[in-house]
Amino acid sequence: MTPHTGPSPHLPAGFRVGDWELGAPIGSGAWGTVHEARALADGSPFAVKVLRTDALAPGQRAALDELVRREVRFSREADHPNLVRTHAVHTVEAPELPGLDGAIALVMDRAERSLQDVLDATEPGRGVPGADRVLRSVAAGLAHMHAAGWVHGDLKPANILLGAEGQVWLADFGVASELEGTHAHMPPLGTLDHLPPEWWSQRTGARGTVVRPTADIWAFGVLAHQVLTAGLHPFPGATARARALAAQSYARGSVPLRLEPGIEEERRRLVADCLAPDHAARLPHTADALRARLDDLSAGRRGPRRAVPVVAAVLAAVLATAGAALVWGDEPAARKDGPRTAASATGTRGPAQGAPAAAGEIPADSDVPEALRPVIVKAAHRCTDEEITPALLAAMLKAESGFDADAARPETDEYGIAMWTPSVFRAWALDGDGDGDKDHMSPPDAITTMSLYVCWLDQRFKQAKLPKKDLVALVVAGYRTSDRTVIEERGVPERVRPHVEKVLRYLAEYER
Ligand SMILES: Nc1ncnc2c1ncn2[C@@H]1O[C@H](COP(=O)(O)OP(=O)(O)OP(=O)(O)O)[C@@H](O)[C@H]1O
Repeated sequence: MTPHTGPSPHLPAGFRVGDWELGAPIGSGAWGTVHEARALADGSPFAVKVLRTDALAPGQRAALDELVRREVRFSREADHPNLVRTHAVHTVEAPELPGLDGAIALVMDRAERSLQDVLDATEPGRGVPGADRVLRSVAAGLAHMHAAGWVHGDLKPANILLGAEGQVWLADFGVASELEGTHAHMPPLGTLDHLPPEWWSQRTGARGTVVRPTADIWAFGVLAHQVLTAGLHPFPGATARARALAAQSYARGSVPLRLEPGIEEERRRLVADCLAPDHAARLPHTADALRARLDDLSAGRRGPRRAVPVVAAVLAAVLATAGAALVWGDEPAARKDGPRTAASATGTRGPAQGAPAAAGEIPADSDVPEALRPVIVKAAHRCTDEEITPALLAAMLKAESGFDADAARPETDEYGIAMWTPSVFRAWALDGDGDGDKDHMSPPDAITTMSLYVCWLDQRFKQAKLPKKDLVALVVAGYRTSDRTVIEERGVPERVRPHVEKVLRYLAEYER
């Protein structure tokens, strides 16, 4: 939606907005004009973005209000040196200036230029000066946003601002969306050149399009390629639409990824990881993991970090089983030491009849259906975090559905052996049985995806420094609620306590 056409009137230099005085306009975007500004108190530099509200259709006014609400709320919640800060919001009072009276003014940190300006001024084919530092800063800002539960949704060079003292700020949070569990909703804005391929096959619902942090990771991959080549897009095409079609052909497997050969190998690999063809394959490459890799590259440390790709190992193994093409598949699937590895190495069967079950394994005389055991064992062993064991998955499945593949709870929109809500399943789905389809009613698909999801929850809770001794209970609670709910409550939410206790009882029986 483009709210205005034609040149916008500007507020005059010297105009006061709260405790700030405006200077010359810096530039204009779809929603308004950005001005230089100074604090009246000490003359320190700021920028003020003036968003016109006149001549907006009611729907556009609502969209603008929502944009401002997000921008301000985000700025309040996610304070970080790599995120531009909105210091104040004012309503412009200028009855003598029709078109600007009632406009909304956002007072922000002042940048010198945008990353797009730098790309435009650099000869294509070479990295922009300080490329690594810029990328590290962007990854750090993004990691902070994601950890705070937000998706940026419009990451591109024009939205990276560079300050006079070398600051690198992510900006333009008008489209930023708050995560609800695994995904967020954003209005259908975004920029064609940086949208992930899966975006094109999604329908826009009443609340907008579903976005996940992995959409930002794709955009980061495009941006990193641009920064490392001074502006070249990783997909060929003379127009943004042609490039988007090329990205979709690549994601369908019709054409390989062809990155600029001039990019140094480790950085090419990092870009390729970000441009993994689908959400699930991109999942291991979190913004924080990318930041750490960029730190290593800048410090001259090469090769994959051992500690980072835990979920990568999960996905590498699971997707390799399913025959999926993985851009990042050269990472060996890490395994836990000890008896669990031995069990999986012997064809993922449970322990021999009569032998005591190893810790976390499913005992031979348990009520877990024979046919499900290899699936559960294999799925659990994909996760390298020690809390996620076959016994835990079995206990969860028993509590969720009583191992009934056709279980259904339509009133809460939960179906199948792992009681997936179909829309949430789609955000994580893995093809556990390798039949080319990801189906929440297929036990191998549902259980493999459950293992991936609880593995991720476990890591989220560790990152959030929740007590280690409670992790199993918290993961079970997270599966019934969301990572965010559990982190906010820093414990098992009261409403799911009976369910969690039931799972822990079953688990204790399997581990007896
Ligand atoms: N805080 C800031 N400090 C300095 N310049 C800024 C700041 N914020 C934006 N700008 C510059 O002002 C101009 C207009 O920015 P604005 O965010 O309104 O639009 P845009 O990002 O170019 O486009 P759109 O918002 O329509 O996608 C751009 O050149 C941008 O680089």
